[in-house]
Amino acid sequence: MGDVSNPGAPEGAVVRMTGVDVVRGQDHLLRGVDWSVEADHRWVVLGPNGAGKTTLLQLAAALMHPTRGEVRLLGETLGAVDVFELRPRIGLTSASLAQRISGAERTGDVVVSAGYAVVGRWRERYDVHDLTRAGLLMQQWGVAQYAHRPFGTLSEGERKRTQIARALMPDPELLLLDEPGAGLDLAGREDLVGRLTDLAKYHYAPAQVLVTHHVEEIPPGYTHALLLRDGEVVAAGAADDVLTAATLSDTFGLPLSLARTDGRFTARRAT
Ligand SMILES: Nc1ncnc2c1ncn2[C@@H]1O[C@H](COP(=O)(O)OP(=O)(O)OP(=O)(O)O)[C@@H](O)[C@H]1O
Repeated sequence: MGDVSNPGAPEGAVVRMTGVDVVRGQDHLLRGVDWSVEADHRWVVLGPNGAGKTTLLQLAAALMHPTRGEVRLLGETLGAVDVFELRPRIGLTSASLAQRISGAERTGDVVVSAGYAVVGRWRERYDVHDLTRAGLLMQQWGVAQYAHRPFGTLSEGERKRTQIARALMPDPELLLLDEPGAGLDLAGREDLVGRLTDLAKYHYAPAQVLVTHHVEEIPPGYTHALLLRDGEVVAAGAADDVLTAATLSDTFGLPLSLARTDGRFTARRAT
């Protein structure tokens, strides 16, 4: 059933993982993962280093296949679909993608070239619609003034916002953000959380999945949370149910206290 509260939402889950294992050698990177993301969901995925968060996102981005189990993305089953047709429907930001962007690339070209699934604009021509959309996205993400600057001259926060504008360029049905707050100073983090909060509220925005280590980076309005530890799901479901001191302590392996003010979380070691 489509969500009646979101008439733009497609029928069915955007992501559906059933009994998913990812195994490399003797190591289980993910084990027995069941997860379902609907079009109007905004998920945060939390877990310590090495928990399997990036692996989970790589499956959701159609960049990896499961060893066992089933992954359905946008109504298609991985293994039975041409991933090159699926990937343009999914926006992804990650440190490894950012490393592939040349520092010499014009920031405006970094954004507009996403519509053509390339990094950089060489050999490509763009139509007025694409250039207009890229300009609007760059305004929304506060990087329009850097359109002519080389990407490598931007600050970390400006680069992060440029990557999100790029990920949104093809109007994806699913937006995956792998640690967008990493490396940002306090002002940069707060700016990013504010913009992600606005995006989360936007009725026609894609389904969103945000990976982070820090509860402070969860935008208010995120609806669901998945906690991972050692490749296994500790808890998954409505954010209000899942984000508790007990589940976070279990996930991170130390006693934590959790506070929530105006929709924002803070966590610290319990005394
Ligand atoms: N090809 C591989 N072969 C064996 N182990 C791997 C491989 N790729 C990743 N791993 C391991 O899988 C585990 C999960 O990695 P992953 O990057 O998904 O974790 P993560 O939760 O994103 O970690 P971080 O928070 O540090 O980014 C890690 O222990 C990593 O070393």
